[in-house]
Formats: sequence, structure tokens, C-alpha cells
Amino acid sequence: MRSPVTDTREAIASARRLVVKVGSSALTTAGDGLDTARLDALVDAIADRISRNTQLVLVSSGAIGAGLAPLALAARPRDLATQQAAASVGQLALAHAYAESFGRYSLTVGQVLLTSDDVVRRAHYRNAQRTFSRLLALGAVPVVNENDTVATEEIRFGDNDRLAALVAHLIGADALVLLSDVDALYDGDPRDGATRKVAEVTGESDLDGLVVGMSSSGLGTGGMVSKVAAARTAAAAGIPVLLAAATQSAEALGVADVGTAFTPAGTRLSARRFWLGYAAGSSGRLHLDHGAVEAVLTRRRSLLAAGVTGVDGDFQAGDVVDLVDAAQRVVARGVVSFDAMELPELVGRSSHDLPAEQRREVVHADDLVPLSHIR
Ligand SMILES: Nc1ncnc2c1ncn2[C@@H]1O[C@H](COP(=O)(O)OP(=O)(O)O)[C@@H](O)[C@H]1O
Ligand SMILES: N[C@@H](CCC(=O)OP(=O)(O)O)C(=O)O
Repeated sequence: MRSPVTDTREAIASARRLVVKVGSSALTTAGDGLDTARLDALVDAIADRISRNTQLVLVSSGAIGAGLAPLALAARPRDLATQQAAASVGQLALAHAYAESFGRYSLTVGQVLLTSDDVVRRAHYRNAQRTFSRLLALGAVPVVNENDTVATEEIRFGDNDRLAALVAHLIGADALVLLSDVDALYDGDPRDGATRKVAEVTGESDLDGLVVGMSSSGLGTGGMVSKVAAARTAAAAGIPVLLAAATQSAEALGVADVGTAFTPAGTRLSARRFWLGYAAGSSGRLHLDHGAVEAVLTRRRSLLAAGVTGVDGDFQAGDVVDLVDAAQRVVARGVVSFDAMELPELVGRSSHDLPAEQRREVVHADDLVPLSHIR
């Protein structure tokens, strides 16, 4: 029998629609800003893949890093206003560099700057979907980044790995490739000394005991934490993921035999269920007892008031909430059918104790997505 890893790597190598994300640390250096030689090498690999009949969306970080040198900033700024100023200058440089570089292959780029609302709100999500689909149909290469110059602290993604996972589902990608300054996932930060490379992640247990840390280059934002979270999101949605070094982009986009491969869940989540589980913002939390966790995760039942032990947040009926277990882990998300004000007096009570007008599921099974991540 073939291993799931072989299948995963083959699926990435043969994907007809692909999202590639490249991190700041692979494109920029603190002193010199944008490294166009590295950008050109990445574009070489992408253009080669496109020439082999793949529709490709590039999610590129690096706006803030590229804006440092022109503004005489020595290091990545910590405050939002200076980050936004750097991104404003850097995004222009980045877009220009991509247009020039793809131009060597007569490929046209289209810039897509997204805010979290564009994927979090359902109506905006469909709008973004239309834009990507049209750009790809016209043969352009969409180059995506967060719209850093207008994003405030509250509405910010701040994390292009997550943005790339959301875009991958949004465009119906067959695979996601995350390119960074590190060539794979290790069992600890490789900069801290000897560590073991993880070639494949086929289940949650492959992640047990790993020390997954932050960026040490000072340029990237989420470090390996955000890459693993994004890979789990995409894999849970049925999309295979490869994590590799940008310096190995030719191999990663070619035979895909480098880096760490994340095996996808067997079934692809529908757009609505993906949005509900991974893209929508959460307005509150429902605490579940052990029996309720088992009922919603294993038996795919609706959540009833009897299994709820507590309520946090100020939500309305119809909002998306997190369902958490006794250890405070978010185990599922769903659309709640009561306002936050109504719930406290219902929690723990069985349905036949409730007045007729309140005798309904707190979260209906059809509106509930278990977050089981990787198979
Ligand atoms: N377990 C780990 N395996 C690999 N890299 C790790 C790990 N823990 C932390 N890191 C760090 O994460 C960095 C990559 O994250 P980051 O700098 O944010 O990249 P990017 O800019 O590509 O998003 C690596 O350079 C490495 O120092
Ligand atoms: N949008 C920001 C990058 C945010 C981000 O996630 O950065 P990285 O960790 O380098 O992928 C920028 O272009 O500088």
C-alpha cells in the first residue's frame, strides 16, 4: 500500500491550482531591505510551475521589511503606525519588483491587498472569490498581502500564513506551499542547536512533544507557530501542505520531495463549514461538560443546554461562538441559537425542563464544525 505521505507529495507536485506563500525572512534582510536576487529565484520557480499548467496565487509578505531601508529604519518597528508607514513604502517596492521579475517571463501580476473583513464576512468572502477567479481566468498571477497600511490592531490578521490557508480554501486550491527561511519543521528551533527534522505530519500525534517557537530572524511575525497552525487549518479543510525553504523553491514547486508535508483530511470542507470553523470571527465561548464534548465531536450531535456549563461573551442568536472543553481547548465552533443574555438560566437543564419557546438546540449539528484538525 502507498503511504499517505507519498500521496500528499504527489498531490502537491501535480496540483493544478496552487497557493504559494513566502515569508519576510526569505525575501528581506534587516539592513538591505528587499533582496531582488532571492525574489527573482522564487519567481523563476513559480514561472516554471505556471508553464507546466498550474494556476498559482502568490501570498507574499515582506512589505514592512522592504520599507525599512528606504525609511532609514534599522529594525522592524514595534508600533503599528511605523509598521504601516513601512508597509506603505515597502508594498510599492514589492509589487514593482514582482511586476519586473514576472515580466521576464511575460507574466502579468495583479495586486490583491486583503483585510480580515474580506475573508471573515461571508459577503466579502464571495467578492474576493470572484476577483481571484477572474484574475486567474485572465492568466494573471495574483500577488496577495494583507492591506497593512489600513489594518488597525483589532482587525489585523498580522499573519500571512493564516491568510494563505484561508486564500487556499477560498480559491479551491489543490495544495498550499509555505516557503520560509527554514527548510522544514524541526522538533525545536534549529537555531537553538541540534534538532531533528520532521519530514511528514500525518496526524496530531506527529506534533506531540515538538517545541514550535517564534521567529528568530526578527523579520517574520508568527514564527513556526503560525506556520503549523496554518498547515493544520488547510489540512483540516482537505488541502495538502508543504513547508519548505524559499531557497529550495524549485524543488518545492517541482517534485515536492523537500521540507515537511502535512497530510490532508480525507474530505474537503464546504465553503460554509470552512468559513464557520476557520475564517469567521468568534463572538463568545460556550463551556461544555465531558458528555457534551463527546456528543458533538464523536457522535456529531447538536449541543443541548444540558451539556453547557458556562457562557462567556456578548453574542446574539446567529453569531459564531467557540465551544471549549474542561481544559479550555477550543474543540468546535458553531452558530449559537440564543442570545448571551438568555443562556445562563438555561445551562445544565435538560430540554424537557425548559419552557416550550426555549426547547431547541443551543447549537444545531448542521451549524457546528468540530476542530479535529489533521486526521
Ligand atoms: N520547531 C521549529 N522548526 C523550525 N523552525 C522553527 C521552530 N521553532 C521556531 N522556528 C523558527 O521559525 C522561523 C520561521 O518563522 P518566520 O521567521 O516567522 O518566517 P517567515 O518570515 O517565513 O514567516 C525559523 O527561522 C526558526 O527560527
Ligand atoms: N503583511 C506583512 C507580513 C506579515 C507576516 O505574516 O509576515 P511573515 O511572518 O514574514 O509571513 C508584511 O508584508 O510585512
